[in-house]
Amino acid sequence: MTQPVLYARGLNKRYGKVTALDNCDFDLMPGEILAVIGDNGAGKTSLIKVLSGAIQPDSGEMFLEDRQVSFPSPIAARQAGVETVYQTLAMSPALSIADNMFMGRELRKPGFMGSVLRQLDRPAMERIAREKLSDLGLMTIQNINQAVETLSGGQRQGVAVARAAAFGSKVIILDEPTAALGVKESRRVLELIQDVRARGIPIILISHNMPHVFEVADRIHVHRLGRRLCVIDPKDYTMSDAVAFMTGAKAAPLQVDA
Ligand SMILES: Nc1ncnc2c1ncn2[C@@H]1O[C@H](COP(=O)(O)OP(=O)(O)OP(=O)(O)O)[C@@H](O)[C@H]1O
Repeated sequence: MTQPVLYARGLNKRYGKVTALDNCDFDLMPGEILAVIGDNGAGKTSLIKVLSGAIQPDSGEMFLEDRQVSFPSPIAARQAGVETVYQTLAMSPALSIADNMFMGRELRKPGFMGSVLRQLDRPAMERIAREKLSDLGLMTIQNINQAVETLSGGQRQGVAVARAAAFGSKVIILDEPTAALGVKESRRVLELIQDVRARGIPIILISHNMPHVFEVADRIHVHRLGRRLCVIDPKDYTMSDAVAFMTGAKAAPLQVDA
């Protein structure tokens, strides 16, 4: 049987009296786009924050490629291969595309000094950034030295996703990637997400946009009251079914493993 790439069992997280995660399980299978949906306050953000090392669970276990892991920080998660693209994108607008793609992973020229003092290897960073963008069909962006602030919202999202996909990631988490975009730009980003899946990188997609979720997701994790209520195949259910499960208006299908 195929093993999940990333999975968690019994995650709990409380903020004072509020229970954000309540014995929550999670499974991401190889090469899939798994959407996580749920009503406001259901605990989706808390779940991805735990998976990406932004917060620590009070209890529960997490496994990456079958090895138990705990991520004390987002950097630790990233080093282990779990990349997160937040809605805010965490980019430096005044810096170039190439600089943003290599932020925290700068290449330096060989030399005797400590690595931070060595000169940046700009030609190598620019060449690799160009290759990575072009790999994902993003070469409508003409100039790799263009400041990120000059890009459209969709192009910025593209650079952020390409950056996440470029450096040996095992899992990419996308937090509302189309929320701030127009119709055309959303379309391009949805195509990009599918391109990333085609490269074998599984994606966790958090989105309130049901048409987008139903268009690209292979499976949908329905989250309610801090836990996984069920996992559905979008081919077997309608968007109204999913919303009804999410809100509790309709009983979710009974599942042994969800
Ligand atoms: N830092 C915090 N301090 C206190 N309570 C919090 C904190 N973060 C989240 N919560 C609470 O935990 C619960 C789950 O929140 P979370 O943001 O994970 O849900 P969500 O499904 O992502 O919601 P939304 O769709 O509105 O973003 C909510 O009741 C929220 O108010």
